[in-house]
Amino acid sequence: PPPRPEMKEKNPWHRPVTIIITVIGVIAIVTLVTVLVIQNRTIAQKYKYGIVLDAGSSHTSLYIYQWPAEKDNNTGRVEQKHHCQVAGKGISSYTATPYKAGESLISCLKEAKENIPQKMHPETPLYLGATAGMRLLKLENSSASDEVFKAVEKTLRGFPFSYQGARLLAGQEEGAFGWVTVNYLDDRLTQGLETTGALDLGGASTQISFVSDEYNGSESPDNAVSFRLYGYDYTLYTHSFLCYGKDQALRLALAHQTKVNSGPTAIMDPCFHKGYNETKHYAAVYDSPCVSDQKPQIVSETFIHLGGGNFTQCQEVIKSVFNFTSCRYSRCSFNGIFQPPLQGQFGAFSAYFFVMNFLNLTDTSVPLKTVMQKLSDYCATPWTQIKKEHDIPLKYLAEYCFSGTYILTLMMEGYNFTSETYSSIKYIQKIKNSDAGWTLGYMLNLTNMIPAEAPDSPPLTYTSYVSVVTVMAILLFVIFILILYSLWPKCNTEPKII
Ligand SMILES: Nc1ccn([C@@H]2O[C@H](COP(=O)(O)OP(=O)(O)OP(=O)(O)O)[C@@H](O)[C@H]2O)c(=O)n1
Repeated sequence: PPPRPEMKEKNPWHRPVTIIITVIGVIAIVTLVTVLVIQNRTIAQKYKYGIVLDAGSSHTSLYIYQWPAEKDNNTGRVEQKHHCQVAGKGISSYTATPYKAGESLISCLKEAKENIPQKMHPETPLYLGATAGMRLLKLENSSASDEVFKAVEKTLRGFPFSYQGARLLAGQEEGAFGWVTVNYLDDRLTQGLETTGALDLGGASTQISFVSDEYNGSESPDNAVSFRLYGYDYTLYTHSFLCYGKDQALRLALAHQTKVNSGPTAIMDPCFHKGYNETKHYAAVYDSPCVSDQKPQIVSETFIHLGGGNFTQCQEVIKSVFNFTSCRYSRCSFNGIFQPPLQGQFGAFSAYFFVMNFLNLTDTSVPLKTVMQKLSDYCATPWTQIKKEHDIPLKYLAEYCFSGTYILTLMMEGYNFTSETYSSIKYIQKIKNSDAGWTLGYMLNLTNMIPAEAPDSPPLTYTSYVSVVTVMAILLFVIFILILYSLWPKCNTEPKII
């Protein structure tokens, strides 16, 4: 039989025009999505930087923060990029040679230069904030404190950053900015969530800051700091106790034990381990405005500091450095300072963390009674055994029994935490890789990076935005092809046998 003609009409999808349209469509979608992704990525990768130096009583730390360039003055997360610990003591210890206070900062500032792209140096703000060590120095010798500030200023101005000043922070600022840092890093401020209180223990001062429904600032207004952040109003209670950082508190405790009997030649200190035996100078203990007025008529120049290793007696010594009797407000913490009822969760950082972490006591879900028992056992451990078990400088090692006992006494007797509310405290060092402390809150405030009102944010996240545009582009393309198919003259006719 003669060869049969073709049975079917050629598949319309194989027509060159359809193929070209499909290819163009696919290219268009791929181009659209690529442009969307690349356009946004390149911008997001640029960062801005800020540097804050925390000139504390015991040491100075330099922090570099970074944030996406497009998102400052917005909710963009500022994070810690680098931390440098300045070698040596705090700047307040350089009174005899103030220029050395400036020189001590050089190596960390050089590190900062290496960690921030060179072209960003001139627009990187540089701040230095000094805390309780310099507060004490100012009280003791105001011109010496001016000299130290001049010296550090000279060094800071010698670097290519945008120097914004070196100043003494007030205790309220230190407390309030620590609270801002913790709540900013925990993302509580943008959403107006219940905030976390901040407990900061330094070497020379200690801060407590929290929001209480029962505090509006009318009673003891000096303790109130008001903020409007991301559209939410806060009245924060904050107080900084000068001389109640752990190093000055140790002086208070030693003064309490040595001020009697015109300066004894030896004291048995229950806050140090049995077998501890060090000769110390009276001058070194009383060389601080926190205790100088208690100085006894000293007969001997030195005294022998012996350890008794008794937690309960140590608690008694520490309690004696607080004044619980006078209070002219409705309620007080100690030393006649007003404190509203404690409320919510608390983050305890700086020395709270260092000490409790060393003692393996950071877990606050453990009952307080157990924590105290463990600390009591630690204090009762002989000094020879403690020295064998730990490889850290003896000066620091000797003080952990005192410091742990001080922390628990300050919290329970001073701030009125109870065995029930103890578990609302979390010992923290970092939140999402940034150290807890006042520095981040200070920079956020000075760079106006926390807006008073909630910023207008795009309704979709970046990922949802790319996904929606991609899906829509594909959908439109399919609809277009379907319309094309239905309009094509022969496409919608059944293939016929010719
Ligand atoms: N790894 C560390 C670091 C510090 N410390 C001690 O913790 C205390 C406080 O440290 P910090 O928070 O850095 O306080 P400063 O900023 O120095 O003091 P202040 O804020 O009171 O000026 C000091 O006694 C310090 O010796 C510690 O025990 N272990």
